[in-house]
Amino acid sequence: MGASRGAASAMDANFDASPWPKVCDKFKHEFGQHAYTTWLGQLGYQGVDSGTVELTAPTKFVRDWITRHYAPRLKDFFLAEDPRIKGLSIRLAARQAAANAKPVERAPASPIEVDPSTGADESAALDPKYTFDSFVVGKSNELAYAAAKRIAETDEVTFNPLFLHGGVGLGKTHLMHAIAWEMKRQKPTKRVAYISAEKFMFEFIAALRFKDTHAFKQKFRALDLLMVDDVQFIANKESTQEEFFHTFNALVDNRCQVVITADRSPTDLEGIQERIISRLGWGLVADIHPTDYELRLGILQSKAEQAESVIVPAEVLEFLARRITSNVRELEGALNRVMAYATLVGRPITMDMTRDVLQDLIRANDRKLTIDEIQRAVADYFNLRLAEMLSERRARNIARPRQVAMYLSKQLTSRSLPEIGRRFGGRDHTTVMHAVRKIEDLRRDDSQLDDDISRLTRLLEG
Ligand SMILES: Nc1ncnc2c1ncn2[C@@H]1O[C@H](COP(=O)(O)OP(=O)(O)OP(=O)(O)O)[C@@H](O)[C@H]1O
Repeated sequence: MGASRGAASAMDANFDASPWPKVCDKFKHEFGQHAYTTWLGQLGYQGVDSGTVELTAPTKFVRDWITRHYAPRLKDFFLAEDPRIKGLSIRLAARQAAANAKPVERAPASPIEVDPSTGADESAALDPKYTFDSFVVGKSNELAYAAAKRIAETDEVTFNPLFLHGGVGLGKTHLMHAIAWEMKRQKPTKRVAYISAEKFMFEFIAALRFKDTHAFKQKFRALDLLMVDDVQFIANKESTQEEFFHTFNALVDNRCQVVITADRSPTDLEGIQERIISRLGWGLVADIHPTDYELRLGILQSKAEQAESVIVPAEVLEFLARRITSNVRELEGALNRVMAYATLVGRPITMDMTRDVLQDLIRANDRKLTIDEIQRAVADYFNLRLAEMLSERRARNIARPRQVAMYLSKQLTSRSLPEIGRRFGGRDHTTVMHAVRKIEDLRRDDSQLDDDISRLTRLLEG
């Protein structure tokens, strides 16, 4: 067999009639066109040297995947073409090997390429309000926050990708923008891109239409940090997923950081190819949990402090933190609505005004709490049996908790007075009204009772 390594032309003459097209056909036949395009189609056939088939892969990931999943079958296919084949060698294509050898030297980038698709003034895509400073940290988001900060502050790639997931409006986009702002401040030469998965798809479709996929690929693959928001959007979008996958691999192989967000964990993503899901879970997966009362209050306090023109009383902030539990976006929206209203009518913010302005929101957030839950919580709190509390007995130690439970049912649910009366052993609505007024009055003078009610409210609303 031919001796010298190196150029394909110097390789074994017996292999001049390349087995490659036939091997590719066999691969397609056995694994399908899709697997071919994703994997084998990425390889370059260089020839055969001393019985070893020489192939090149565009990225380390493609190389490792093929080695792990397809190498034995590939060897069989080659052997069927020529029994003298001894083995396969897949190395990185020259450009990629050089990239892996040392960090890529790039011309200093414009400060930030926040959204590669917008071209010019990309900073416009970033919300200046979304910084690390304005992000309030609590138990539910501390891991996500710490991971995001680390990416912005260090040059090492310790986990790749960072996958942030959590329900709507819990701060995923905020953290991504914060990373971008911090990078812009600390490392202005880095190329950073933030893009929604939706925009990634539209860009890709446009590139296909205008036959400009090369430029598209270049744009995304020359980055130091790529952040893709709401990746669940590309579910069932096969060719976008294909392109996303290759972009992702090229960046990770180049030791460039990737940050992804989604509304659920990688394993819960539906309509996303298995190989992408598996890849997304390789780095750090950080879950942003729903907020608790303290975090909600902290966020409201911080937002209220930023508002210069209006003063928001502490009791209003506490009320909102207790009552608007769905997500931070809604919480912020509620505060903004009250502040805007107060500014418009030129009156200071009060509890009554807040309740009035936010009626619909409060009702929507109320849905979860039932009168039954309130009754049980109150009975427990005052060490009573539920049956006792709902009974006809008028002893103070029973009647007062009953009134408290009625009061809380009125405050924390959207049930009407007659409805509440019915649920309290068929009492009349005037009894409920009396209870509500009584407790309102007592709260003003009896600090112990006021405390009990605050504690109960927090218990009930989490
Ligand atoms: N911990 C926090 N501190 C301060 N503001 C927060 C926090 N969490 C969320 N917010 C605010 O809540 C709003 C919604 O957050 P964001 O848009 O980042 O949510 P998201 O998780 O990306 O939601 P979606 O899944 O809908 O895109 C933003 O205005 C953001 O500033």
